[in-house]
Amino acid sequence: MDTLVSLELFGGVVWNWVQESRLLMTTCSVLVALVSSVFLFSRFRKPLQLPPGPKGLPFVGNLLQLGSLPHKTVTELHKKYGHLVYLRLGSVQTIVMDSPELFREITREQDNVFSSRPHLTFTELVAYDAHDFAMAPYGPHWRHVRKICVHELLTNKRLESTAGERKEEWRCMVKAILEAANSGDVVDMRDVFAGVSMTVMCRMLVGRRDFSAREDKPRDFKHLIHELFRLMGVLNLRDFVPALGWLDLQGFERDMRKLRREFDEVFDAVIQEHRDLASGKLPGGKPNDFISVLLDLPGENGEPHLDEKTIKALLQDMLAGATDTSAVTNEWAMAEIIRNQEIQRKLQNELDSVVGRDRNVQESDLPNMPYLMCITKETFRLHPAGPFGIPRETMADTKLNGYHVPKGTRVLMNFYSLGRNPEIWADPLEFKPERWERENLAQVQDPEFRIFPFGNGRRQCPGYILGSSMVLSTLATLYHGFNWSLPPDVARIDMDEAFGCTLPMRTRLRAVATPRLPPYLYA
Ligand code: HEM
Repeated sequence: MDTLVSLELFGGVVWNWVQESRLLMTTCSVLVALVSSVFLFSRFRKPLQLPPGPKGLPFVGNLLQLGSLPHKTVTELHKKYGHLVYLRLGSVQTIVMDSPELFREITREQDNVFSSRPHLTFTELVAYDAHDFAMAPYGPHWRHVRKICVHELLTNKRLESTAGERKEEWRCMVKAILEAANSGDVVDMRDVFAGVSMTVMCRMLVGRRDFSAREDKPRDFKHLIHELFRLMGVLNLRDFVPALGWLDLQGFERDMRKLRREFDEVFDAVIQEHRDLASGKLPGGKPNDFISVLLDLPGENGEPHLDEKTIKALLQDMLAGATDTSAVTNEWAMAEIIRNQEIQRKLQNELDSVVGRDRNVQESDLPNMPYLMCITKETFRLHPAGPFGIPRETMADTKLNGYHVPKGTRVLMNFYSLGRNPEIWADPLEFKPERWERENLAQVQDPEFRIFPFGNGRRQCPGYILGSSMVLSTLATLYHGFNWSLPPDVARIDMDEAFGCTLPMRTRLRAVATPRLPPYLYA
């Protein structure tokens, strides 16, 4: 009996084992079949095709091929690979484009995919860790603070109410130039343009001409802005080869930290001062400027609406957005006009017929000056303020021109190459304001996307009305008030660019001014 039971038990065990083995075998076979089909599928499936571009080196990709003037290198690449070029910059997949159709596609049809910004070391260390909105990724924070700036600083109503302040600044500029002219001095135009754009913005933001006027040691704020643009435009190794980032071989991170400390000192002082003015601790009453508006926004449960980091980040955005961009544009415009005295003559004829010679230029004259608008559009075409704008990043996988563009791809719009594209422009390298004469001159933006000075779509420049007015008014004031020529020691203007986030002239423009209005208009 015992033997029978044992045999039965043994038989059961063997049976179970056979059953389990079968299950195991079946599972194994299914797994093997699955793995091999995935393998075969990936082996023979057509890979998703990325846009064309040059082959890169291991590890660094195409980074070293960009050279010291990347806008020129990439413009050459467009000639070889077409309007959409793929680059691998270290570990960063990047696409660059230079055609109106592609600009339209990414800022109109696919704006929802192409509207974020990459996270750069600059964003973290200088731009207050994306508490601003120019460098912030697409999302609720960006939407919220952009709305505040547009509604509180950049509305038509606010711009109209501050027109008088801007007019005063243009008068100050004219006075300083007249002094130089009277003493036979050559005028450094870069200083003039940087100075006037800075004082105009300071008055709108902090209610006076200089950020640090009340500090014991007033600092050179123009230098901070200049440094900001330099560091925004550098190719920082950590952004492309993160494994080497900690070494800070180029010293950029050290400079970024220093710059942030300097901005902090200035901004902290000016915010504290505004608090003291509002509370009566300092005499003078509460100013009616952008900082006061930001400090006054009502928050919840007695908390401030915006924290200090965000307020500082927004001040930095507004300053950076407005100053270098308009100053660089004005310097190029003037260089082109000085090279061609016929353009100067036509512009001054227009000024004389619209403004006359018995009063000064006003912002309200600008819509009546089509030739001035032609000059400005032509400057944006040939000398865009920034060669690649502000980089964008894709928020999802997508297709462009039939090519695969993965999520997280860096997107550069090559404004420089767009403006020199011979498929669009006759004599692309010649500065000819007349080419715009038959176009719609009501605004600087081009509805056909052939120039793209302020971007487009959700991330379009929010300061384009103010920015256009700063460029047009400065040029109108300078050419209404003076004739301009080259200094005797300058035979020709160096028209080469220095690469950066903006694209300034490599050599500062210097010029000689000769007054052309009755003396009382310079008072
Ligand atoms: C001639 C003057 C100016 C030029 C050429 C210019 C150009 C640009 C360009 C090309 C962009 C990138 C747009 C894009 O990604 O599609 C931009 C963005 C921006 N600009 Fe301007 N700009 C000028 C004046 C101003 C002014 C006056 C302000 C503010 C007072 C300003 C503030 C900004 C800000 C905050 C952004 C980032 C917008 C965002 O990411 O949502 N800009 N600008």
